Amino acid sequence: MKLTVVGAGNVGATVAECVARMDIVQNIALVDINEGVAQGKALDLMEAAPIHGFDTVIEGGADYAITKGSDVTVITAGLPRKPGMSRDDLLAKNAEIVSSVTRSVVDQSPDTTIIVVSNPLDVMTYVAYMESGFPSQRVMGMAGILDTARYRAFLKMELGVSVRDINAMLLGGHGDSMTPLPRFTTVGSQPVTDLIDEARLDEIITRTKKGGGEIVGLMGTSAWYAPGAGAAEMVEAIVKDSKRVLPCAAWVTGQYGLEDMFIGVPVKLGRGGVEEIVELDLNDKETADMKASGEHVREVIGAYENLKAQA
Ligand SMILES: NC(=O)c1ccc[n+]([C@@H]2O[C@H](COP(=O)([O-])OP(=O)(O)OC[C@H]3O[C@@H](n4cnc5c(N)ncnc54)[C@H](O)[C@@H]3O)[C@@H](O)[C@H]2O)c1
Ligand SMILES: O=C(O)C[C@H](O)C(=O)O
Repeated sequence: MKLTVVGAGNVGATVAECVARMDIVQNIALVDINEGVAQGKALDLMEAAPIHGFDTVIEGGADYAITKGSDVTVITAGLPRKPGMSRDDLLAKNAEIVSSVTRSVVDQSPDTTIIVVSNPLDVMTYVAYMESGFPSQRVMGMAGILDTARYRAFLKMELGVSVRDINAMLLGGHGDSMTPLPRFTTVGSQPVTDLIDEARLDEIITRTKKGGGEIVGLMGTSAWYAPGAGAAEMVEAIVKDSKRVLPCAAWVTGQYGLEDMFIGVPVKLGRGGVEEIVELDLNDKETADMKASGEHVREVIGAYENLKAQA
């Protein structure tokens, strides 16, 4: 199996490192317009292999020829936001970048499965889908795993239990309109709502929704360890055909009352990509939150379509 990671910046290099350390693919191609950075990070990773004990071969460069025949491709190319910006402020520049890299990826690897990470996530996944002409099962976005991981990390900090025993699900777009689901959150099989009172749980959910911005405020740029690990978890599920059920941005065709967009939903991930969208039985409040999130994604798709029409 072969993985391509486009964008050798903070997130891209972390995805490559996480997947290399899993030792689940024979080759990783790391591509960036900055050729030296791609080559240097690939070489640095190869030099880490004897310490970590992986046999994956990592090659870096700017020429898409090195990506030929990839089974899975992670797109992280694009600008990260700075303090004071929203993810949607990245739309114009990142849409240009994601469109062009998608075309280059598809030229070399017509059978690849694409995982988009670039922001604004749900709409960049839409851009990659439109540019690739791929079936929707082979295009998806990474955000729900990150948002759920943040929620689980904050619950661990609150309750002092292992993250391994915290199960959670979160739906919706990757932004302040995301929809964490306390009703579907358990800690060692106990409902979280029995362990944390409503007011405190609301604070944890608000922190989760603003989790990306919290890191941007601290560092002046956005997160990479948890996002990189999130994308690597999706690569692993596809490469191993493990049928994990994970929250990912997937193309909806009426599920949750939404259609013709990518938005965060639970999906079964395997060698076929998004093999199934899992439909949870939401209550009225959860359904309304999901609808509002879908409306926001639709607005940003509209802004993208306007930009395209003006170009
Ligand atoms: N989905 C998520 O949950 C999530 C999480 C974190 C970051 N992100 C997004 O991921 C993107 C990357 O973030 P980062 O922190 O790695 O940024 P970064 O600046 O560290 O890396 C981006 C890389 O993209 C490269 N690049 C730019 N244009 C390119 C092109 N046309 N072809 C190939 N490479 C190109 C740059 O040279 C740079 O190395 C941002 O858009 C960020 O908002 C998304
Ligand atoms: O917050 C950002 O801009 C990056 C990413 O979407 C995140 O949630 O960390």
